[in-house]
Amino acid sequence: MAMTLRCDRAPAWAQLQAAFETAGRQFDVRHAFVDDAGRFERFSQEAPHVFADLSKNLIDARTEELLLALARECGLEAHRDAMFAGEHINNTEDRAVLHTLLRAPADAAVGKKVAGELRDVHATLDAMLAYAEKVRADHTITDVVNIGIGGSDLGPQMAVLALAEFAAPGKRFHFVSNVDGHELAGVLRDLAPEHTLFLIASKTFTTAETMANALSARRWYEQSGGTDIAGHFAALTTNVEAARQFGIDTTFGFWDWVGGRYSLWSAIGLPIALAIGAEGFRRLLAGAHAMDEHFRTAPLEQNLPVRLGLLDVWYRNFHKFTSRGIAPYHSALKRLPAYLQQLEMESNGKQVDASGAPLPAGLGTSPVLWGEPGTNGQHAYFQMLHQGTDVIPLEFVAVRDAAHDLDGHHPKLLANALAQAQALMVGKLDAGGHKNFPGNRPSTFFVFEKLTPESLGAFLALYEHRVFTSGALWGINSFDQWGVELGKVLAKDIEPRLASGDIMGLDASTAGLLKRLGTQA
Ligand SMILES: O=P(O)(O)OC[C@H]1O[C@](O)(CO)[C@@H](O)[C@@H]1O
Repeated sequence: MAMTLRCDRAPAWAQLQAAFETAGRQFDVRHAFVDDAGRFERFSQEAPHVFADLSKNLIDARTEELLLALARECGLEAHRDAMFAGEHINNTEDRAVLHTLLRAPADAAVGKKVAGELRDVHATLDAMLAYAEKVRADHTITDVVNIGIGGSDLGPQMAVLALAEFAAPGKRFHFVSNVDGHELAGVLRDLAPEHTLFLIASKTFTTAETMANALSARRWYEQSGGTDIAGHFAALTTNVEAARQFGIDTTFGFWDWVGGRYSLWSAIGLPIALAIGAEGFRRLLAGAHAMDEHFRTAPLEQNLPVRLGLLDVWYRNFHKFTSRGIAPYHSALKRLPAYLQQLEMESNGKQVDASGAPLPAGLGTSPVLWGEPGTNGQHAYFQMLHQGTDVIPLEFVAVRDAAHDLDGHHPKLLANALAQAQALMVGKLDAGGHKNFPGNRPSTFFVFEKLTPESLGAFLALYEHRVFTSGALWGINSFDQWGVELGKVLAKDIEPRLASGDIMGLDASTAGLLKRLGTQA
């Protein structure tokens, strides 16, 4: 199996370090634009359904050349090809990583090793989409409740909201993820069992939050007079047997080679298909597939996910930036930052390499990803982005054509996006003291012509491959998530103590808090 050479061991790493010391640290993007009339063209990139302007970033042609050399030395291309070929690059779980197969056309020329999987993908997709159309035509179902968490919630939730313009009227979508009963109770309050379809979405069908919510939903359904579990519950899972034991016969399966945070393209995407229909869902897949092909075949110099992933390495490991903001200038993309947060931070928030050896001090991995739609962020935290002491690269996502006809709004929105990126870069140094802006603050600007299933699909695949690229250079396994386990185990231990008051063996802080929160308090 092709694993990468950790990037700090590759020859180009030392050259990048030297380049950072001589030019990188002091780099001023304003001067770079003066020196290079072709900078915008050089640092912008057309990719399927997405245009990206990288020219306001703290990078020059020499640095990008070295980063590309680094990628080649580390074996990025072989690692990418190993993923597409179905090799077990998720080595700690001994699994292939084949979410790209979920969006490959039925007649795609995939390797022999995964041809059988591609047939299964399309058989399941066809069945799921047929079911989606049946439910869409059933006007007695007015409410769809997706019960799932993490990747079984964030993707469908984000995409249903993003593509609301493409949804047929007549159905409301609810997403319940938190074990906090306020969330489920708040949704159930307005529902009638005969008009509700529950989707229990869980790759493993063991996740504590989802199981607690699913049990409560079933109890509510029965107590409210519902008698047709088969007609009102469906499961989206790799664990069909557990769903059966729960009493659900309508199941749409997927496979262990689909990571939770990469699963919206699988049966987990059923809420999306219910909202935008079979054709809309296929358009989403087609957009992602177009980006997959770009990632798989474009030369690294013109490969947008690769260029972004390399910039991420440059920022994280040389500039030592610890965070990145994302500002979608489209309110339908409200949940995009939360979705990307799981994608990037669960994938690349690692401190050991793929062999389990600790990464050396200074080789930082995933930054903190966060964000809110513009223009709201401008009136909240942008102050810190413009004048704070830390430099935080920001990513703008703007859509040329609005999906509404309210006069004057869209130009105002786009003008704000452009102005903020401009202000971050150019700054203002002549006003004195509190009114000065240092400028030279980096940003990337993404443009879609329109927010469509294709452009959303392409953008999400772009991000997946960008995360793949930085993870591959760091030599980590981007496809496991052991870091979520310890808290789950400890919660199981603590739960009964809340009732019993038993603090034996607990640290003093946890014991003190348990006394306050427990029913014995
Ligand atoms: O779909 P499942 O198995 O319920 O898991 C939900 C989420 O929980 C995690 O395993 C983290 O605990 C995520 O990776 C996953 O998306």
